[in-house]
Order: sequence, then structure tokens, then C-alpha cells
Amino acid sequence: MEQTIVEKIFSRRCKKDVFAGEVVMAPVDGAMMHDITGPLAIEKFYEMGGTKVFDPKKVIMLFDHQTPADSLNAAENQKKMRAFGKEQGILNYDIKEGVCHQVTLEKGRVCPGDIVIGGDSHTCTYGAVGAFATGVGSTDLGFALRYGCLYFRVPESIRADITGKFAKRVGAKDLILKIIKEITVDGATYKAVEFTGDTVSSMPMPGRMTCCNMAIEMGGKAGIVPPDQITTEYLKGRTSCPPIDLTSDDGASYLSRMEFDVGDLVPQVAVPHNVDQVVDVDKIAGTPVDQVFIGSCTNGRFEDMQEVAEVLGDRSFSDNVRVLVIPASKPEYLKTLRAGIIERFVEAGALVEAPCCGPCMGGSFGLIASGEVSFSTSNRNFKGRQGSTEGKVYLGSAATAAATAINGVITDPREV
Ligand SMILES: CC(C)[C@H](C(=O)O)[C@@H](O)C(=O)O
Ligand code: SF4
Repeated sequence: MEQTIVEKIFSRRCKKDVFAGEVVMAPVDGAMMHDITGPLAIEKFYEMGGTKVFDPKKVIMLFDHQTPADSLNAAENQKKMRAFGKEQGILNYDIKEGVCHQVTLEKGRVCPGDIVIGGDSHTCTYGAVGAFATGVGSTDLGFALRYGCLYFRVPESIRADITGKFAKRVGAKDLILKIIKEITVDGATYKAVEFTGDTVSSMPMPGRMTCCNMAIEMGGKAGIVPPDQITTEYLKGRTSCPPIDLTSDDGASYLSRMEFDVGDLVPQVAVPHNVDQVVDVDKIAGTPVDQVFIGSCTNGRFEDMQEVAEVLGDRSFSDNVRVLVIPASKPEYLKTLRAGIIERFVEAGALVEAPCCGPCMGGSFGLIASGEVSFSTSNRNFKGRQGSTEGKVYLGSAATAAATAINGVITDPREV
């Protein structure tokens, strides 16, 4: 019987043909843990009688959410994880590398066809390299650390066929916001969203990461892009993955198939307080903002920084806006630095911080007060997401964030 890419991955790893709807115990090829959910997973691991993790080489450990430790509690959690990493022989990237999902991919910890879990909902980002990757709770993570496997219900797939060429200043973030608007915040609950079509097959890795990252914002269990030459190029020099041919069969069964043409797509913005409340930028252009955050696992890569720099040119950011820029990882930070872009941002009035989650989830620094408005390149705008429950968060691309930071009001990046 013909299979989707996700069914193929589970069949390969379970060594038998499996299809959507089946519950299987599957081996995990990677387990990511960070400073927020890691400590509880460790507790669960011990509670289940664990002494040695299933394979220290398959555990990815780092701290990114509350870094450098912003409270005594965070410091204690990180201390606990450092000790566990040491005891178990796990390579711990600690606070030095940046946001978990960016780091996991750029360190070559995920191969096409892998099954990877992480104690974080945006683990679905790794679908960008053709892996099945999903966020799990700390109990599941603790179980996987102990046994190296986990129960999964093989998800049905929704296929998003995307065609056409993006207009200038329009890209992957606008596309995924448009898709979320169509599917809604729970329209893909426990489903895999497969991104295909000529727009995706020619999309560079950063855009694929942005799309897969936000699969969870539709309730998706996973997002996935069929691995191809772009994937191979990305993985080169990072890791050596066994060759694998992974595409869905023509007759594979999908829950639904959707088509999107990006040719006439305009910049999209998610307005408070849900990610599927998406409008064309002109509908809310002129809305004053207090803070602009450019960063996160969704849009904190060099390409995003480069686009901000292009939109900015030799101007300054608005005096009425606090502009926080946080490259997602050390290599992305260094690339931005070496291109002279960080210097430009600082001159223009931004505060550039070292790689971490920053204000993305309002757990660390850069919070907004009641009545304040944030424009953010991240992935969530729930009430209270970036500070006060009386604040508002708008989401959009790096280009739209840049234009907004220049004018101090939400601005169409094609018009600056
Ligand atoms: C802290 C963590 C559990 C959380 C997640 O799972 O996504 C965070 O990364 C987020 O973006 O809200
Ligand atoms: S950058 Fe934001 S969305 Fe990504 S892992 Fe950190 S808190 Fe979660």
C-alpha cells in the first residue's frame, strides 16, 4: 500500500509497514532537553528507575530559555542539568550556543528519516530536514531517556502544495501565517503537515525551518519537508547521514490536500491574541508599537538579520520603539557580526543580545507592560505571551518587523 512520508519514516524505524492511526512503540534517534523542561524529565527518568540514559550521543542538551540564569530557580535548574549531563556523558552545549531548535539542526543532530523528540513544542522545526520530530512532555521525555523509545500514534497527514514565486519582501513567514489562517489554530491537531510543491522544493533551509517550526501553531504533531538536494547541502559538513529516498507515494492517503499560490501573497500579520488571526499588513498598518523583537527559533537566522539590514539601509530605528535583536545561535550571531550588520543595528538604535529565547515567551527579559504593544518575528501571540496579559503581540516576518521598527507603527515592508 502506498504511504506518506511520515508513514514511511515510522515503517522504516519500526521495521514493519505501519499506517496512520496505528499506535507503535518506535525508537527515538534523538531527544532534546533544555533548561525549562529538562529538570522534570530528569526527575521522571530517575522515578522510572533510570540509571544510564539509552544513548548519551543521542541526547541533545542545552540551555536557552532563561539564560544566562535570570533567577535563582533558573540557576538551580541549570546546575541540576549540568550535573546530569556530566554524570551521563552527554555533550551539553550549556548557555553557549543559542536557541535549542536552531542549535540542534545546525550541529547536525538530526538526519532525514529520523524520529526525534524534544521537551519543547517547537521540536517540529526539525521536519525541515525530512525528519519526524515532535514535542513531548517531560514524562515522555524521561521515558525516552530511559528506554530509547516511545509510543506514538502515527499521524494522518495534511498536504500543503505550494507553488509560485514570492514577491520582494514576502517569504516563508508570510506563507506559514497564511496557511495557519486557513487551517486555524487547531485544524491540524495531531496531524503531520507535509509541505510540498515547487515553492518548497526551491526554498532554502531557513524558510523550511520557519514553516515546520509553526506546524504546532495549527495543532500539528509535526511539520515535514521531503528531503532533497537542499537538505543534503545543509547537512554537508555537519553530520553524515545514511542516504535515504523519502517522498510520499503518489497514491498515499491524505486527510486533506490544500493548494497555495504565493505569487500574489502580501506580507501577513497575526494580530492579538491568536496565531490564526491573520490579516494582510495593510489592514493594520499604522498601529503604534512599543517594542519590536527580531529573533527566536522562527526567524532569528542570518537571513532574517540580512533582510532587516536591507530594509533598514542607513536609517535609524524609531525613537519611540525598543528594538531587541537576538540572533538564534552562535553561528548566526557570528555571521551577522562579520557582515557588519550588528554594528549597523546598534548604530540604528537596537539592543543586540546574545543568542537565547529572549522575550519570545515572556519568561526572561524584555517583557512588555500593560497596554504595550509588541511586534515580534516569533511564533506565538497568546495573551500574556511576552509579558503583561494586558499587552498585545503582533507576529510577522523580519522584513515587516524592520519596517515597523523604523516607523514606530506597523508598516508594509514593501513601502519603506
Ligand atoms: C518552555 C517550553 C516548554 C515552551 C514550548 O514547549 O514551546 C517554549 O519554548 C515556548 O515556545 O512556549
Ligand atoms: S525561541 Fe521562543 S518558541 Fe523558540 S524555543 Fe525559545 S521560547 Fe520557544
